[in-house]
Amino acid sequence: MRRGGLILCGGRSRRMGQPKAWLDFGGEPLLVRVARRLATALENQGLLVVVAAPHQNLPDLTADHLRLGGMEIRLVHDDRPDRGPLVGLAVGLAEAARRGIQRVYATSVDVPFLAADWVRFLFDRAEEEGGFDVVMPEAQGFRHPLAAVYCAASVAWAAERLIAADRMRPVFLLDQPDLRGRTIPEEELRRVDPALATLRNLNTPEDYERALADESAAGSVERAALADSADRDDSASGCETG
Ligand SMILES: Nc1nc2c(ncn2[C@@H]2O[C@H](COP(=O)(O)OP(=O)(O)OP(=O)(O)O)[C@@H](O)[C@H]2O)c(=O)[nH]1
Repeated sequence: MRRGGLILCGGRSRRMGQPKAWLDFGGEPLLVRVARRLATALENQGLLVVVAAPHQNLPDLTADHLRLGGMEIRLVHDDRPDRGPLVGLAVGLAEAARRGIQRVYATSVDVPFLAADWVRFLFDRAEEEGGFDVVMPEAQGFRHPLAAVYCAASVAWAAERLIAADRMRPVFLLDQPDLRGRTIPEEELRRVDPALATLRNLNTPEDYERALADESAAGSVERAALADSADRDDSASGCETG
């Protein structure tokens, strides 16, 4: 089965006050970080579709530049601007289906802690029991359509139908009679992503600052652990030679 990834990065970033795709995170734009993490979950194979607003200026996303191995990256644009993420999903899923991708993990661009295990877990759940069209996490009292796995062809159609009916909430995809949908409960999600870090999205400058601080604290802990284990290695070799 061919798997793909879909990153939505249109939208207005009104609360953030600057385009989220370009936010610097660990020395690279947030879109690049999220693309890299999603590509890791897909083992750098298949297709990554980025759906932008018309004329949106984005960081360089060529696969060579990102060193994403055999992964293909396609940039497409909303054909109905400013109508929200359901349009981005419809356009991106249709593109994936045209390119022979069966299922897609769809994410927003503002999730710096997206976990590869979460993505793989949802694909696995989608492939159970004859296959599901929609696999959507349900956690912290909400359903999360922008952290979910979709069957590209069937859900692209259903999204168009919802748009035509002016039912613009992606969560409605779960209730379509011709789609096989399932939600994944929080306790199962926490087994692969204990803090639900994948769901941590950045909407405001405060969210961004807190995320940067947490990333930097996590980096310090990691560096301290590495230094500690290097010290222990030194002392161990000291014993051996003594
Ligand atoms: N392609 C596309 N993506 C969208 C659209 N609207 C929102 N998104 C993306 O969907 C995700 C969630 O968007 P929101 O945080 O709800 O909206 P936003 O426009 O980013 O921010 P606000 O203006 O503050 O609401 C983000 O990754 C957005 O980039 C859209 O019309 N088209």
